[in-house]
Amino acid sequence: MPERQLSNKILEKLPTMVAFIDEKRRYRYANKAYCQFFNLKKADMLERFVADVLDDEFYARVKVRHDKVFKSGKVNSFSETVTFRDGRKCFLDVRYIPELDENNKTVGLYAIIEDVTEYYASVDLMRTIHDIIHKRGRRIDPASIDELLKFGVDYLDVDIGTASSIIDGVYTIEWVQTAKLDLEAGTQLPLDTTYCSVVLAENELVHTNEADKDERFKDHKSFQTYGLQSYIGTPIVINDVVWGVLGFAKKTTRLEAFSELEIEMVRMMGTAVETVIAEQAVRSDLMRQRDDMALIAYTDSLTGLKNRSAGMEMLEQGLATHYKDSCCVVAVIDFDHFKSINDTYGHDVGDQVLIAGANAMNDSLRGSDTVIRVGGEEFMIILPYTDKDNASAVLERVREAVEKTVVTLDSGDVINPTVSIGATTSETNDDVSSIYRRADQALYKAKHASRNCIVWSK
Ligand SMILES: Nc1nc2c(ncn2[C@@H]2O[C@H](COP(=O)(O)OP(=O)(O)OP(=O)(O)O)[C@@H](O)[C@H]2O)c(=O)[nH]1
Repeated sequence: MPERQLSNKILEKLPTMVAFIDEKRRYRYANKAYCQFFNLKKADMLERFVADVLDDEFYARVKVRHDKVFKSGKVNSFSETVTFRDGRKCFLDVRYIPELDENNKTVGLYAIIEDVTEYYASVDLMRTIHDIIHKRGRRIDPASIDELLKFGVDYLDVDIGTASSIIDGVYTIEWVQTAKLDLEAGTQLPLDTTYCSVVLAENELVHTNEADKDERFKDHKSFQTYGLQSYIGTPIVINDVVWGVLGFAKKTTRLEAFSELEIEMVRMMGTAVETVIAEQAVRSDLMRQRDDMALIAYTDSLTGLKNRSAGMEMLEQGLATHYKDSCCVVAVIDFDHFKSINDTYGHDVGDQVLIAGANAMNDSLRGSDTVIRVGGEEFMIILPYTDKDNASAVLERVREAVEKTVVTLDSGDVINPTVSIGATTSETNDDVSSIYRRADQALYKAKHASRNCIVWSK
């Protein structure tokens, strides 16, 4: 094929719009892509003035550019937005290249135009998806998955969008957006009755616009049950493991099959959902760790009871707020002759006795009362919203519970610990040290009485 013929063929096949305009501003050449874009037949363009082909408003803009190239003899590149009468908007990358004669006079220009609408649309989509997930100043929020689904349902013109987990073969709809189907988050379905099983089988994005004609879908239980004709779904993968599927479906066939752009959009959405879920998992791990650390910081490691910090904080808050207008009782408890238990049987046995005694005390309290290990063999009990009469009965139960505790050693020896208790009721303007001091003074008296008894501060 001669070169001229070949280049002509290539020009006709190019998706890029190419035209040549002479100095009288007439079309001398326009390739197929150019004619198609302006919806004109080639015969209706060639030899016609540009001014007669384009509408007035558009030509007015183009003319300025043309004049510039003809005057300067230099290339002019720019981006242009064209809005058609039907509202369709196109983004064009335009390049005007002058044709110069031997005297460097511009005798025409080549218009080389790229339709970048799809590119701009995808940039726009990326921005929208990014904005939904990373709203400025907002933490990544699982609610943004609802927003993403809603956007997807509208954009794809489908009936339903879901983000579902598939954990141990159980399919659970975690997020759902639909105005047309009766489904809500938390719904569990057999996996083989959802198109997700197709996504899982293929392990990549799948889509169909005619499920009834698609081998992968037509015999599927989901098609037989719900008759969904259009579907697009992509796996959600977290840390290399498939977590679930993001899917969109429509009962009827869509006007057109899913476009490349729509497929890419669903892929991007899948990635966005992965980000949100992964972030959420990291955050709940951190929160769990924080809770665990708080628990450790406030727990006595030997007995599992609240420790001194937790107890004093609780008492302080209680006195400052809810115990203020109602009486509470604080009791300080100390094991009797504990040194001799340690000295006789060793520290480990002493620990065993402390644990058994702590359990006995804890078990004999009401739900509202709290026992705290203040340190060593000293404990405190806070009994809120109570008076001396009621608290006396409870503390007597505590004392007896310890007295009845039996720690039997491997040697056959038996230890029966006892405790002394000093107690006091709260007074107006009490703070932690004043109330604790009174209870401690009462304990001192109990130790100097018979031990294994309760003494109240007056
Ligand atoms: N096994 C064990 N012993 C502890 C712990 N904390 C404190 N002790 C011991 O508890 C004993 C307390 O002794 P003392 O304060 O003399 O009082 P006591 O022997 O109980 O005598 P009274 O309180 O007067 O009845 C000391 O020997 C401490 O070492 C602990 O966590 N484990």
